[in-house]
Amino acid sequence: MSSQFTDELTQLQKDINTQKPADVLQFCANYFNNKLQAQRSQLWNQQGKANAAGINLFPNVDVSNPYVNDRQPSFKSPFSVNDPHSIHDDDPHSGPAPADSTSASSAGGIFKNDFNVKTPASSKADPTLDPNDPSAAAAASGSGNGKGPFSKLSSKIPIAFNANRRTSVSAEALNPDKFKSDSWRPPINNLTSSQKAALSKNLASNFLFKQLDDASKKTVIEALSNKTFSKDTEIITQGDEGDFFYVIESGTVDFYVNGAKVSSSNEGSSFGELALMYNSPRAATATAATDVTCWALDRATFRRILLEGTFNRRLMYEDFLKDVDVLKSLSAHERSKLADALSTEIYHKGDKIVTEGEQGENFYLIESGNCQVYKEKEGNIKQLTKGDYFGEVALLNDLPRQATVEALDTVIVATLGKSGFQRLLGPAVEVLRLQDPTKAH
Ligand SMILES: Nc1ncnc2c1ncn2[C@@H]1O[C@@H]2COP(=O)(O)O[C@H]2[C@H]1O
Ligand SMILES: Nc1ncnc2c1ncn2[C@@H]1O[C@@H]2COP(=O)(O)O[C@H]2[C@H]1O
Repeated sequence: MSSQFTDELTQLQKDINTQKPADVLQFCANYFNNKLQAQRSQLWNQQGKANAAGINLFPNVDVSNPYVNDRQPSFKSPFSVNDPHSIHDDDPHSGPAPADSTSASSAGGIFKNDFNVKTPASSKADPTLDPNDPSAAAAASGSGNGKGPFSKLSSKIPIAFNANRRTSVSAEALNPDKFKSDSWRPPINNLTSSQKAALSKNLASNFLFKQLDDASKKTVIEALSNKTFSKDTEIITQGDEGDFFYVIESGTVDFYVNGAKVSSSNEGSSFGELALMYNSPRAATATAATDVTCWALDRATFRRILLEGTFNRRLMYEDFLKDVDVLKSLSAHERSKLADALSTEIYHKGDKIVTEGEQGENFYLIESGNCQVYKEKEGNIKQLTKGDYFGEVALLNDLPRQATVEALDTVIVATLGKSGFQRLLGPAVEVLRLQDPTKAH
């Protein structure tokens, strides 16, 4: 038996033991499907590089500019011959199949579409399904939408897989105490004082650094090393193990998931945190879109310094956000972005958190406590509690606050400003609109 095969099974066994999925078969399908995606995506990226040198690794496929065309070749079914070079030659130029297509009769079978699944942000999410729950995808397969039993199932697989890996390791991430007794010392890179001053400024607004105390900031800055990447270099490859976390000093980095471009980042932004936080494979490929200079932080320093502060907060929010019904349509990645933008506010009994007629600046999620919603003319309307939200009506419709929300006891809310509301709630905005309490349903 090949060692790769036994390694895969051992890893799968471990993941099943820690995550105890409700639907084991679905979990296994997700597991192997994701592995395969990462491997195929890597091959496709290699082709991108080979292409620059005039070499075509897949002669049956037009690979002139894979990223601009936003497409990958469709490979044969992961459950038929597992040969990375066995590209579909039935229709190599067709690009991604529609997410709800059910071309199960072709060689790609029911999983063919999964290699073309876009990021959750761009797919229209089904708010009735929890993307973190593999069993939700399985349940959907029986929903009988007239397009065949696997249409929803196949579009959910990659989302579910990532989310599950991440929850499995958060227990480790949440336990920085175990780091404290060992002999680890952070690296010191002897930066000049002007470099340190520039870095301090560059990092000031970065979500990871801004909450560190001065001593931790100093340790991180000393540990950073400067790396330069010329245009088109792959800085991170999807599916690889995480080694460094990066902060961009100059230039632009593009991100690709399964070969499709999903976003770009510029100076002051950071990337490469997910694999280090969650001990998971790299979730995206990061490529230098211009010449790029980055500050790189090694994995050990990243985990030891940063997991003790900001990340606990992030993980705390993520745990809470997972249980908020209206956010169920967000992917794990969207939820972590949202978590980074939230801040906590505490109110006491009798405090008016928002006041009818005033201008609205924030959206609120109740972390704990109870609130009363009332209107001057109508009196009490309803009570809200943990996991409920309010303050969306003014932001969605550009109106003054339509009601007053008052704390009935000590209330802790996570707040999101107007710009974050528009930028980070993604598919949840549609759910908020549908549930607008001021509109008749
Ligand atoms: N849509 C995306 N999905 C996953 N990762 C992304 C995305 N956009 C940017 N990234 C970044 O790309 C990085 C790839 O490595 P990591 O998974 O460690 O961390 C990832 C994120 O920092
Ligand atoms: N029937 C209702 N009418 C108006 N606002 C309501 C009602 N029920 C709940 N609310 C919440 O109260 C909030 C007051 O501020 P917003 O108008 O921004 O958003 C409102 C809703 O989130």
